Amino acid sequence: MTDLPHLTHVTHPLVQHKLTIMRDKRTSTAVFRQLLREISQLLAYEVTRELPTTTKRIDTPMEPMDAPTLKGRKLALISILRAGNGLLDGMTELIPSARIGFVGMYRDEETLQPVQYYFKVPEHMDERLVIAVDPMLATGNSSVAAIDLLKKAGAKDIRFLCLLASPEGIATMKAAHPDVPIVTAAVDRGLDERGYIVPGLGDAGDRMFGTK
Ligand SMILES: O=P(O)(O)OC[C@H]1O[C@H](OP(=O)(O)OP(=O)(O)O)[C@H](O)[C@@H]1O
Ligand SMILES: O=c1cc[nH]c(=O)[nH]1
Ligand SMILES: [Mg+2]
Repeated sequence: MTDLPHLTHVTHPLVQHKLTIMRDKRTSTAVFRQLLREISQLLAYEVTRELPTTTKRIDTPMEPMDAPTLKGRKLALISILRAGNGLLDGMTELIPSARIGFVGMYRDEETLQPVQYYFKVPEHMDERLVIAVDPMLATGNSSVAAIDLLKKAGAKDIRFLCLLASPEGIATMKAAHPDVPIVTAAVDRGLDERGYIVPGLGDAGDRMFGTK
C-alpha cells in the first residue's frame, strides 16, 4: 500500500504559475488545454512518488550493474470523463506503459449527484497501483462514486489526482475513502451555491473542450 499522506498539496512554482493562467477567464481553450497537459506531467511526478522499485541486472557499456526498475504490474490510470482526459493525456506521455481505464460520469447540475454512463478498466486491478484523475474535486460526490466503482472492480491501492480541490470535497473523500491519498495543485476557499469551486477556474470540461 501507499505511503503518501492523505492530502498532498503540490506547491511547486511552475505548477502554481501555470494554474494561475488556467484560472484566468481570458485564457483561451487552446492555452488552457496545453497548460493542463504540462501541469499533469508535473503532478504525475508527485503522485507516483514512492512507487515500489526492484533492481534488474543490465550491462552498461562499462560493466554489469543491478539497476533500479519499477516493480510489479503496470500501473492503471483511470480518467473520470470527460474532464479527466485533460490530465490523462500528459500523464500517458510520461508513463507510456500505463494501462488506461475510463469512468464516464457527469454531475447532475440540480442534485449535484453523479450520473454514471460508462465503465471500462484494465484487468487485474487488485494487483496494480490505480491513479484516478479528474481536475476538479468539488462536492466530492463524483470522485467518491468513481472510487466506489474502482474498488468494486478489485482496486486496493488507489490514489486520486486533481488540479483543484475544495475543503468540502477533501472531507467527503476522507470520510468515504480514507485509504485514498489525494494529490492536488490547490485547495480553494470553498463551493458556491451551485457547487462550483471558488475562486476556482469555472467548468473544467467546458473550458478544455470549448463547449460553452
Ligand atoms: O466533486 P463534484 O461536485 O462531483 O464535481 C466534480 C465533477 O464535476 C466535473 O465534471 P462534470 O460533471 O462537469 O462532467 P464533465 O467532465 O463531462 O464536464 C468534474 O470534472 C468532476 O468530475
Ligand atoms: O468548479 C467546478 C465544479 C465542478 N466541476 C467543474 O468543472 N468545476
Ligand atoms: Mg463539466
